This record gives sequence, C-alpha cells and structure tokens, in this order.
Amino acid sequence: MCKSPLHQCLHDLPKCEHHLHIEGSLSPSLLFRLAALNSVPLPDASIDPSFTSPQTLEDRYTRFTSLNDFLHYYFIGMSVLITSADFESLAYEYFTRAHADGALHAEIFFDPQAHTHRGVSYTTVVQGLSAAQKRAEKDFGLTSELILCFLRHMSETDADVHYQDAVSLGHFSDGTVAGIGLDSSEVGFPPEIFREVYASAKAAGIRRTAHAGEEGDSSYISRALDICQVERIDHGIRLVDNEVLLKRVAREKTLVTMCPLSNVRLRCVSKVEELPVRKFLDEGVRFSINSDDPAYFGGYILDNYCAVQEAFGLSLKEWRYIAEGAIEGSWCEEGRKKELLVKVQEWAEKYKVVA
Ligand SMILES: Nc1ncnc2[nH]cnc12
Ligand SMILES: [Zn+2]
Repeated sequence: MCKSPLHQCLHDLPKCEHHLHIEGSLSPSLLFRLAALNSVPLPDASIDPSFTSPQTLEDRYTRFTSLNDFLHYYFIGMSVLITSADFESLAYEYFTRAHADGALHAEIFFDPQAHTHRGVSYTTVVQGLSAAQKRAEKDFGLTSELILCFLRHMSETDADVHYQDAVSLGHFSDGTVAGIGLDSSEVGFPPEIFREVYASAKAAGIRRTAHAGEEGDSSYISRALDICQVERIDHGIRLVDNEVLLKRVAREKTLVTMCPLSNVRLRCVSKVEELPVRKFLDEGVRFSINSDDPAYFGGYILDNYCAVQEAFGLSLKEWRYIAEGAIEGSWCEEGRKKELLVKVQEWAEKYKVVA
C-alpha cells in the first residue's frame, strides 16, 4: 500500500482507465507459465540472463533505459500468448486487478499486428478479450472497451490490412472495438505515416487516439491532432514545451491520457514531480491517470494515482475534477457516463468535497 494518507479516498474515487496495453499486463510469472504450457521458447538465459527466472525478469524491468529497450521485452513477452483462452485469462486478470483498485471503466489497447505476424489470428485475440470483458462486466460491473492499436514501426499498408479485417468483421459497427490507436517506437515514426487509415476511420465515425509526445517532441502531438485528427492524446507530456498547443488542447477538451510510473521507468522524466500535472490543472487540460503496462512499470492504476498524490499533494476538489474529466473523455455510452458521474457525486458527498 502506498504512503499517501489519501490512499483509501483515492481507492474509492470512481476511476476510468484509458491507457492500458493488455499485453503490458502480462506478469513475469504468467509469462514463464504460459511459455511452458504453450512450448514457446524464451531467449536463452546464457545470452540474456534476465530470462533466468520470473524474478530476474522482474528485476530487469526496473532498469529500462528507453521506450525501445522496454519494447524489446514487451514483444518477447507477448510471444507466449497463443490461444483465445490465454488472452481471456490475461484480460480477466487485469480487470480483476483494476476492479480491486476501484476502477469502474477501462478502455484497453491491443496490438493485433504483434500477434498475427507470429501466426495468431486477429479473431483468436479478439474472442479471448471479448470473453473477458463480458465476464468482468457480469462479475464486477466493470465496463470496458477495446482499442485496436497500429504498430508505428510497421508500414501503413500493414496497419490498413488489420483495420480492414476489423471493418469487414463488423467490429467497429457492432461495438466489439471502440476505436483505433497508434503505439510502439515513437521517434522517427510520425503520426502522418498513418494519415490514410486515420482518415478512413474518421469518415466512418470511428474513434481515434494516438501515442504522441511520450519520447517525441510536441510536434508529434500537433501532427496527431492536425493530420490524423485524433480525439485523444496518449501520454502528451511534451505539451509543456508548446504553450499555444497546450492552450488549444485545453480549449478543445482533448483528453490526455497520462501514465506517471511509465514515464519514470522509461526515463521520459526522472521523477513524477517533473510531470505537468500542476500545469494541466492550472490550464484546464482534461487528463486521466493510467498504468500503461503495469506488469512492466511497477504499478496498476491506483499506484499511479497515489504516486501523483505523493508528488503533487492535490486537493480532493482537484481529484474530483480529474475523475469527472476522465469520465467525460471516455468512449462509453452517454448513459454509462451519467452513472459514473453520479458515483463521483456520491464520493464527493462521502468525503465532504465542496463543489
Ligand atoms: N508506453 C508505450 N509507448 C509506446 N508503445 C507502447 N506499447 C506499449 N506500451 C507503450
Ligand atoms: Zn502506451
């Protein structure tokens, strides 16, 4: 448990998670178990000693030097996921943990290209994730959405093939997949590479987000907004370098999905205190707080909330603003948003937060 005196209060605060890579919730112990079960070879421990045991892998995760250093382990890790049942248990475990942290709604990324290119079909992945979503809603009342991410180090053509697969299966129109995103190595892979697939999605009324301004400079954010017409920005911490852009994001109520512990582990900042939380609050930027890849970055959603509290000492009124902004920026139905806003009101009454 964190040291923050607000721990219980932050636990009880109705939370929405918008930036969670489901493959990034694969713990080293599950990784080793699934590798054995599915007979997937892991790197030889004599070449990379991190793969000696779950503990040595966990230790290696505390020493990432960059986004690419992390992605190397992330892609090896997910290679143990083979069957629909693997994806279902991975996602159900994540939902169970998010529920225990007091999350009521989660919008989770998945990376289909990273699976299809090693022979696991798009349908296998989505069947497993959808089954977990239904179980989590039934068991915990936790609602969720899927966001199909394109890997920016792969071609636009390949992204389009996967987009068209999802379109032809009716996954965007029947609600199986809520929208598209863009992830993986940022620098050198600007958003405009994917302008056409984003234009198709916009024309079809499909929701759009993209990682931008994580390691890349603020022009990645403006290009994601202007060229790909995204409705959200994932990470977006480099907004602080461009005052005009920051004011625009505040004015347009674009949701910025921050991931504090991730940014520290990947050395985008040296400590949580360096993140623009205070600046975003002062300027009225709408943002949510998220875990990104919790099994790799040392914390789930509540750990991230507590880390922000320890660094910035926010008031309950400010936490209420964050919670309401996260709900308003969610991609769930309006009816669900209203229910979630009522829960924030109840939280405010319980903790005597004046409006
Ligand atoms: N933090 C991150 N940035 C870019 N791509 C990712 N894929 C998983 N986590 C990511
Ligand atoms: Zn991410």
